[in-house]
Amino acid sequence: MTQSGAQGCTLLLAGCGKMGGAMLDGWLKAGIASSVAVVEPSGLPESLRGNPAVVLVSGPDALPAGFAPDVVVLAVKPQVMDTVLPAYRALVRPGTVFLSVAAGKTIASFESALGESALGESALGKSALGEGAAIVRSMPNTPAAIGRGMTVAVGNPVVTEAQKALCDSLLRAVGDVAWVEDESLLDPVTAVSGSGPAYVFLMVEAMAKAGEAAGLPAELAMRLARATVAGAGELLHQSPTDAADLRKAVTSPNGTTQAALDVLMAGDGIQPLLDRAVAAAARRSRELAK
Ligand SMILES: NC(=O)C1=CN([C@@H]2O[C@H](COP(=O)(O)OP(=O)(O)OC[C@H]3O[C@@H](n4cnc5c(N)ncnc54)[C@H](O)[C@@H]3O)[C@@H](O)[C@H]2O)C=CC1
Ligand SMILES: O=C(O)[C@@H]1CCC=N1
Repeated sequence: MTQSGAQGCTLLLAGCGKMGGAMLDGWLKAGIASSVAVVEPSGLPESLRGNPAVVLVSGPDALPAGFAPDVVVLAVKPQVMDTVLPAYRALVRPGTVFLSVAAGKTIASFESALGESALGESALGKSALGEGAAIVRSMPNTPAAIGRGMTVAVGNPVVTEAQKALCDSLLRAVGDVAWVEDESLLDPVTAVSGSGPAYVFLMVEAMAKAGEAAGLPAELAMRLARATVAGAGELLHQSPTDAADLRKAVTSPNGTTQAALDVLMAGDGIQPLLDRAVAAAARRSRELAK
């Protein structure tokens, strides 16, 4: 895990809710970012209060003197992003990259909302400002809170190699990262890995309910479902074997697993359901762009 690019960087986090908070937790656990300002109307989460590296500010116009963020992480809901962004225009400068985690919001929408800062143009001149805001659109997921996130990212042409490396090291500090060139992939990415943890948690809930229906006490059923999904996930994580072969290794010919899989895989099995679920999420991601 390479963290050197982000070690000691200054961060401004807009929105410290479930996703922004999960990433910030991960960065603080990884010892990344020397100084973090947080804009969060609900205040800092309990876990961050009293942390000397973190300061709560009322907005991007209320940063501590001399605080020039290397990275502005945009982690508010897509529905409020357009009203939130104008206040951040003054932070557009060559040294700052904007890293969005919002579902659906396109790079073009950030370019349009952030534009170029008046301060940047007068203080640095147009050529120093470059072509506008450096923007990375990314889609992480909440396992980032324990360093096991999966993020896919794409940058606009203004993003420098150093800024890409900085964002990469931040995202890598909380899990795995894949960079893509084609921004349209972010919609299906959101549908698979961004929303995906919820599908797995739903599976745990359903397995526990099925265990109860089969006669297990509720608490034991949930404990078994939770431990089984966590253990299977860890095995997938640590093993080079692909998922289908790991499945086959559990399945004794004519055994118990075979009996269950005959039900789960009857006809086209659960594939059409997942196809529809992922397509619906990708469609919603595209709608959120509007
Ligand atoms: N929750 C998840 O699993 C994932 C969420 N995302 C994205 O992360 C973003 C945030 O989502 P969640 O954390 O789930 O929602 P959330 O509602 O938990 O967090 C959003 C936070 O933004 C704060 N906020 C509202 N107005 C603000 C303003 N003007 N300035 C600063 N903060 C403000 C809210 O108080 C709230 O704490 C969304 O754009 C979502 O698409 C991306 C990947 C996964
Ligand atoms: O449900 C959502 O819209 C967000 C984006 C991916 C996960 N949560």
